[in-house]
Amino acid sequence: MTNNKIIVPLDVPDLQSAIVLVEKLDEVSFWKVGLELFTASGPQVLEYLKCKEKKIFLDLKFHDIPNTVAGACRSAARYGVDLLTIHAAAGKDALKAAKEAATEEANKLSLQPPRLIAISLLTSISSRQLAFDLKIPLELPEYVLQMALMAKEVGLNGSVCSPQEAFQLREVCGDDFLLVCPGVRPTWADKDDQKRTFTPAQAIKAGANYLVIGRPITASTEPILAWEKICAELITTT
Ligand SMILES: O=C(O)c1cc(=O)[nH]c(=O)n1[C@@H]1O[C@H](COP(=O)(O)O)[C@@H](O)[C@H]1O
Repeated sequence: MTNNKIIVPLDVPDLQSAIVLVEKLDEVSFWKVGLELFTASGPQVLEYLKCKEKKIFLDLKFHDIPNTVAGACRSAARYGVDLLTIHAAAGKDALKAAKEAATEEANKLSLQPPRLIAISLLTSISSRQLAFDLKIPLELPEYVLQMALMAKEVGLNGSVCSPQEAFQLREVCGDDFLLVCPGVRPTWADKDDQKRTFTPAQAIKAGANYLVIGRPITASTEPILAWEKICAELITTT
């Protein structure tokens, strides 16, 4: 069963484990490479996924000064990945510099520029943590909206948000703004460290373009079955 709206993260410790998962879940067309695997394998995993004709979300969550994130985005653009992340909290100048650098480098190499999306607020953060740990004096939905609007203003392609904020962001930011939602949990799955969750069907109904779903599939004893169950739920409920 296929579903091109689900991105599965390769949150595994090495290239060999990634290969095992990709071979097992043959139906998955969009994979995410994050900090754990990229730190271990470097670009080798990207080459492997390209050979398999998979789409790639390179989730390195850049968060640094403008000059540094620009350099990182220039390097990432050379891999010809589909999606790339930066933290909105790096600020407007950093987002702008990142976008310009990624686009310029990809154009120079005649590659499609990666769609650069800003993390609004990690889905592992609750309203309480936002207020008491991060000391942000805004309601959580308002903070997420402001981060997304800042990303949109400087020309980023979209935002990573929890599905709980997707409806509001879709209304305000418009149909062209990409909404990528982790924090997605079927009713039968554990929430793990995710704080702001919706089910896959709720997330799609709220306006998400892509759902990032990891452990409910990858940590399952039957990953193929879990994948198929989620795909079937989406077909029957959306
Ligand atoms: O950028 C992300 O993909 C991301 C942002 C965010 O706010 N929350 C979040 O969980 N993620 C990623 O989405 C994936 C979620 O995995 P599971 O919680 O296993 O479904 C992980 O790879 C996280 O790194």
